Amino acid sequence: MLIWNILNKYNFKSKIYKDVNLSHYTSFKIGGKVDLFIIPYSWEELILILQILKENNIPTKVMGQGTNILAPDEGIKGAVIRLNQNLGKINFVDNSHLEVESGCLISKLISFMVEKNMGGLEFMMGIPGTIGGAVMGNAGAFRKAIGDFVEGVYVLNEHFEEMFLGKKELNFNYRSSNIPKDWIIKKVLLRLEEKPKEESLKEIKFFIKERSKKLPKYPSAGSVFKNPKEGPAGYFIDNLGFRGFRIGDAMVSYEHANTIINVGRARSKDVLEIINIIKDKVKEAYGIDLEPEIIIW
Ligand SMILES: NC(=O)C1=CN([C@@H]2O[C@H](COP(=O)(O)OP(=O)(O)OC[C@H]3O[C@@H](n4cnc5c(N)ncnc54)[C@H](OP(=O)(O)O)[C@@H]3O)[C@@H](O)[C@H]2O)C=CC1
Ligand SMILES: C=C(O[C@H]1[C@H](O)[C@@H](CO)O[C@H](OP(=O)(O)OP(=O)(O)OC[C@H]2O[C@@H](n3ccc(=O)[nH]c3=O)[C@H](O)[C@@H]2O)[C@@H]1NC(C)=O)C(=O)O
Repeated sequence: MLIWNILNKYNFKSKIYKDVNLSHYTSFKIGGKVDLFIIPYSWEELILILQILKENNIPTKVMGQGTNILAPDEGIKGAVIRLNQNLGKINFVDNSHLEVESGCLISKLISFMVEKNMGGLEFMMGIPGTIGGAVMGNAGAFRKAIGDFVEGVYVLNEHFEEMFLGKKELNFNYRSSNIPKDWIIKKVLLRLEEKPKEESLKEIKFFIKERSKKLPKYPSAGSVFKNPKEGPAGYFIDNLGFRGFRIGDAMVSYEHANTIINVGRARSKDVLEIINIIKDKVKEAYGIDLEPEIIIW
């Protein structure tokens, strides 16, 4: 592979692997091989790697913790870049502001916030994934969303130049942001509140308890569909008797009808088939067009 030789000439500290099974890096445990799997060591190296990939016409995708992705069984041509804790530093700005690099896990961010006697993100405790993935899709729970706390976002645009998007340029809606899909979130400026540690810990305990009631015991990617304006997707899917509906090793969870689980060696094809059947049946019964919340690669 020519590109492999080219990248290796640079002696990057970033990890560059060949033919990696995406099933090892997605919470669904689904996905075939990608030609190149890259874990950047620093932003400087990431930008250089992105430039090299672009010059060589290598299609490139970005992921965080892989908790919201359905990757294809046949794999992906090109490169997947995984942003992890190497690019996940947290910078304390003042008593109510934190600057967080996109590879930071939500759990780590919440621990840091609590230690600094700050609060606001308690509702996100237990949500897997990175802050980058969360901001891109305006992740949320319990009627709150991360976008409510974002003061600004530092991004790399399509030319890999750094830009700052302030509150006025940002637009967060239910499970969506207006950050272009081909941009990379580098860093997020969050506005939090001053809050005693004990108060945050009490709230966190509550949210963990609530979440655990519906947590599937098998690999999944959380909610499969966005909630339509008519009500929770899970309610409509459940009403049609889909709990336990199975194709291959993909199955609608008994715990929550808007979650599909991998009970063994499920394929992306099986999950997509269930998604399409549910979409058709919900449309037929209720006239509602369900839209996937998971990102289908
Ligand atoms: N509420 C819940 O219980 C759950 C919520 N989620 C949410 O989904 C989020 C997924 O996070 P994570 O697992 O890290 O993400 P993923 O690795 O699942 O990536 C999902 C998509 O986010 C985009 N993305 C991720 N990181 C970046 C970045 N730094 N810059 C630009 N785009 C990025 C990519 O979109 P593209 O391919 O379009 O470029 C990617 O395909 C979590 O933060 C979580 O909040 C997930 C599961 C359950
Ligand atoms: C899991 C995710 O996020 C979740 C988040 O954890 C929870 C907690 O607040 O709220 C959303 O789920 P949700 O709307 O299904 O919330 P739930 O409280 O579980 O369900 C809402 C209602 O749907 C009904 N319901 C749900 C599931 C089911 O099988 N049957 C059913 O009838 C119940 O009446 C329930 O009261 C997010 N999902 C979306 C698509 O917005 C995710 O994004 O991956």
